[in-house]
Amino acid sequence: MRAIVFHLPGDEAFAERLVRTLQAERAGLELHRFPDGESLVRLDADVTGRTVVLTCSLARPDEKTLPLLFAADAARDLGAAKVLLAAPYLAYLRQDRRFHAGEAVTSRSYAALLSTAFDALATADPHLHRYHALDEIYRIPTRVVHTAPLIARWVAAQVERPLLIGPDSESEQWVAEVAAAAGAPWTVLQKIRRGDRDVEVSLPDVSAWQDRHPVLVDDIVSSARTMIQAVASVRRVGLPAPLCIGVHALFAPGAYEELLASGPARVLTCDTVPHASNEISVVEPLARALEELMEGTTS
Ligand SMILES: O=P(O)(O)OC[C@H]1O[C@@H](O)[C@H](O)[C@@H]1O
Repeated sequence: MRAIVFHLPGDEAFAERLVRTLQAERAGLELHRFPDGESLVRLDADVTGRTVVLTCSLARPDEKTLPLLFAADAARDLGAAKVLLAAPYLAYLRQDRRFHAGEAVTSRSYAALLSTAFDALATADPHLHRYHALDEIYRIPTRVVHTAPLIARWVAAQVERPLLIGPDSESEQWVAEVAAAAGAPWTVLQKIRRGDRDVEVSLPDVSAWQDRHPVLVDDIVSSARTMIQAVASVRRVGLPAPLCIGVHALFAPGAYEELLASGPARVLTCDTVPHASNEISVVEPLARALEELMEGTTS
């Protein structure tokens, strides 16, 4: 029997493409907010004995997570055989340790919450910094889509003589992989973060690459401070205006406009978070990841 896909508000376009790729059935999930702020969730299809896929990009997770958990619980309660989560962007991975006394390690708490509600999870490039794999915190089967080959294909087709640049040492894992797949050189900037929106970066010697087109690659663009500083630092050493590629277009209010105003040649992202800059799609590999999970989790 075909899987049945529900999505949260805002994820219509992604859900539509996912349904087509999976050849699944699409059904409506009604979400109503009561005047007191509570949510009513209603699944608009018979899920008895079916594999249910809930798709939700988890940017702005605090407003989405409770309705998502309610929907998963309702599906189970209504007799779904399995309930899978397709979260092209997975939230709460950056707080991967207690940076200051008394802080919650929200990556762990969030993983525990989702692990109780879903049978399996598929996502794209989770922000794994101090963790090496999702199964260090998730207790359900997970599949991860790597966007590096998709980005590399785009860069190889669209940019002549690219030089891949990561804005900080954390980004090395993506940049090195994209560069290897695109057959291009790469380097990373040194970054010092003093606060949420206070970031300083500096570029190592790039004199050997003055004839190349710089392409900045990072996983998350949130306040865009990191990207903006990286654009400035690339321009300072006399390289042409860089192309900025982010995987997850989180973009805090005003951040996209500020990044565009900082003088990049272009800004583009993957479609893991719906945004005007989406250009590279993860739908195909995410659908394949879900199929693997369905084979592994359905009886
Ligand atoms: O500078 P903003 O856009 O706020 O944050 C994004 C950066 O913060 C890091 O965790 C990400 O990997 C990225 O480098």
